[in-house]
Amino acid sequence: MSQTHAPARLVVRTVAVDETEPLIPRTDPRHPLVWMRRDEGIVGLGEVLRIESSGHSRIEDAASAWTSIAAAADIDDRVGLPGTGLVAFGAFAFADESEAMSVLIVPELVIGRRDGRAWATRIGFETPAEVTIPEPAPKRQVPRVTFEPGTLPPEAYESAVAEAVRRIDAGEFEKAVLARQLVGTLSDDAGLRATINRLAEDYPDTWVFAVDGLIGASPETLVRVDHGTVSARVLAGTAPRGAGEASDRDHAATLAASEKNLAEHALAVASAVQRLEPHTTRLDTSPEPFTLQLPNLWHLATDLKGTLGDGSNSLDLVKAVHPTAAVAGTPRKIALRAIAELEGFDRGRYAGPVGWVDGDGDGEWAIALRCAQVDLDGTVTAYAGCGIVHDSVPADELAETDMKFRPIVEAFGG
Ligand SMILES: C=C(O[C@@H]1C=C(C(=O)O)C=C[C@H]1O)C(=O)O
Repeated sequence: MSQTHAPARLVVRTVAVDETEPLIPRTDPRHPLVWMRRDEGIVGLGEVLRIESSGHSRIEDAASAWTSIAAAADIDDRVGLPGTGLVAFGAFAFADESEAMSVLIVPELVIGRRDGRAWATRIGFETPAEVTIPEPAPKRQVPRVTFEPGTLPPEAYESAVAEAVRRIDAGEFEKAVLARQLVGTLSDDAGLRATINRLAEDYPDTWVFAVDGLIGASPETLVRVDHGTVSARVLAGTAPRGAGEASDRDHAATLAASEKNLAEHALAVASAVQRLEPHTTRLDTSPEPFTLQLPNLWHLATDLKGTLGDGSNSLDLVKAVHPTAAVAGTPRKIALRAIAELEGFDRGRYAGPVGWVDGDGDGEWAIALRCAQVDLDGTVTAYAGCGIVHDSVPADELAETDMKFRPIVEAFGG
């Protein structure tokens, strides 16, 4: 693990301001830091501190570095809402073996809005000067990125799904999530703001995020911690939207009654409950999976809500639950081995935790889905995957990845 600065004492000042709307057009077009849902959230500008970690202990290492930085910080927070005070944006690699760095980034300026209130937070090594909130940039067209299949092209993806089904039928494991990539190039002059804006406009009910080039709109809450309470939303089981109202309702009803999807969903819920329960004094799950409507598809969803009993912070819980069966499989270890073997590429931060943590350890983390990693050389790698169980049909799973690619591909003009 490395840090660009010694963990000196950060000085943090949050003040209420009149207005921060619109947030996304005020971010840095090349290095945007964004966490938004339904027009609320935070964006970060500049970078005061970066904590990098990798390997098996990447989440604990980041958590312990963060705890010492937060403990030493001088924080004056006049607003006191989730996302005020000291904040780091974070993105973690999916796999222990990944080449991708995991990061926590502390911006120089955070601006946000929530519950009708707006604020600005200055973070530095000295008492900060007055805050100046950048003006919103004029709206631009989304860039035009042409995507091509990556390492696992469509036919190879179908073969990988068929092989996973064979292994499931041979009793090796119950479920594994297999993903594929699309790769494109972003031109030099194109920034990322229009893409993020498009995601936020088209998918307002998802977590729209941008952290260190990882851009996306995830419907799946990995874990949220707020003053001793914990919540999560487990998704697994997917169906297309119908063309008309009646057919759309039919698709949702079929999904809610589908044994294949219910079985896949139950595995994901069981893994989340099993991992969170030891940290809670109480943990409730919504009684039946409900159908969650998104513009591109239907998901089966279960919400979890609980009370923390052991003082865990959001990063401790991220560590406890990642990777869930919604993005890895069951049993976890065997599924992870099958994924590495059958996908044959590094997932990077796709399907990893993405979100933010504050000075008390509270925070909001999603699973990085419906996303792409934009590298400094302009390479854009998008990812989408599906849970494979014993009755999965390769062509259907391939079609499902196309539905899941839609948000990010369209946001890049593809
Ligand atoms: C793996 C992805 O999505 C996950 C897999 C799902 C499924 O197989 O039904 C549903 C939601 C997500 O938990 C993805 O979007 O890439």
